[in-house]
Amino acid sequence: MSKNNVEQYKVTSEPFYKSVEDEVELYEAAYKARMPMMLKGPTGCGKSRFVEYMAWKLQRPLITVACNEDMTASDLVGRFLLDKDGTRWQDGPLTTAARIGAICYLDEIVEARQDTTVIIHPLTDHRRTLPLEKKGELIEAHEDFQLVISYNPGYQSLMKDLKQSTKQRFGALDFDYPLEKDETDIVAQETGIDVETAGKLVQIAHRARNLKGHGLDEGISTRLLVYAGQLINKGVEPVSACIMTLVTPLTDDPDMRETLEAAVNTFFVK
Ligand SMILES: Nc1ncnc2c1ncn2[C@@H]1O[C@H](COP(=O)(O)OP(=O)(O)OP(=O)(O)O)[C@@H](O)[C@H]1O
Repeated sequence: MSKNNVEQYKVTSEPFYKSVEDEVELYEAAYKARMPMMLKGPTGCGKSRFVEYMAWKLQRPLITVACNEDMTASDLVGRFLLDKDGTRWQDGPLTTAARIGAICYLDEIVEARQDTTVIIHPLTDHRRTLPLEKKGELIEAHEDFQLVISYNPGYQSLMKDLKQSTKQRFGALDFDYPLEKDETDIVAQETGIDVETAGKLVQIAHRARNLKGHGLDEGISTRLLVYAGQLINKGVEPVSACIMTLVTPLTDDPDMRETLEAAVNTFFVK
């Protein structure tokens, strides 16, 4: 594997990550044991940013795969391609990660079909191997390889959940939206708006998060607060910025929109 191939997956500059508890130390210990990790928490609460930060801190390349229901095992492992010289094998992202000793982050693994999910099993126990069945090759994972998956417990139904035999191959860390002060600092830092305005955005999010399960499937994520802050920083009038990022993406229900708009109007006036 060429050096360049490894270099292209390195996180070159320190990502901004504000730790909320002792997750950095716990993850470091898990990495030392090469323990597969599951990050649980709602969308947009900082899981991907955390993995990027840890990859940077541990100086490991990072390969991220956004999983979806159409994804097949070949999308992860690799496939034969046809070109003018005949057939040629191309490694998938999981295979590349296992070969080069990267951290492989499978985002929203639960979206993938179960026949796709099971291919990670031999990589996540003492075997640390990956069979490339179509190619007839068995890869032994590089000693620095680690598998990380994310999982949003809110979305799961009986039809879509990880099997216990998959879940019980991972250590897990719970993530949630950061505490008010931390989230305010994150929004201010990420967007360049002042702390007072960032604080108002966070207050709006708190009101919306109370509506989860009472008409809203998910609360307003930290990611959406960052979007709102970015627009405000670009000079967009705050009420319009909030409607565009904190209300419209979340729901189509007119009553719920009105409730959210009322929350926005409590903190910002047009
Ligand atoms: N602790 C944190 N430190 C710094 N930034 C954060 C933190 N938590 C959230 N953010 C901000 O929130 C944004 C969304 O976080 P991220 O992309 O990590 O979400 P996620 O939990 O991985 O979501 P998904 O499950 O949808 O992929 C980040 O781009 C970053 O701006």
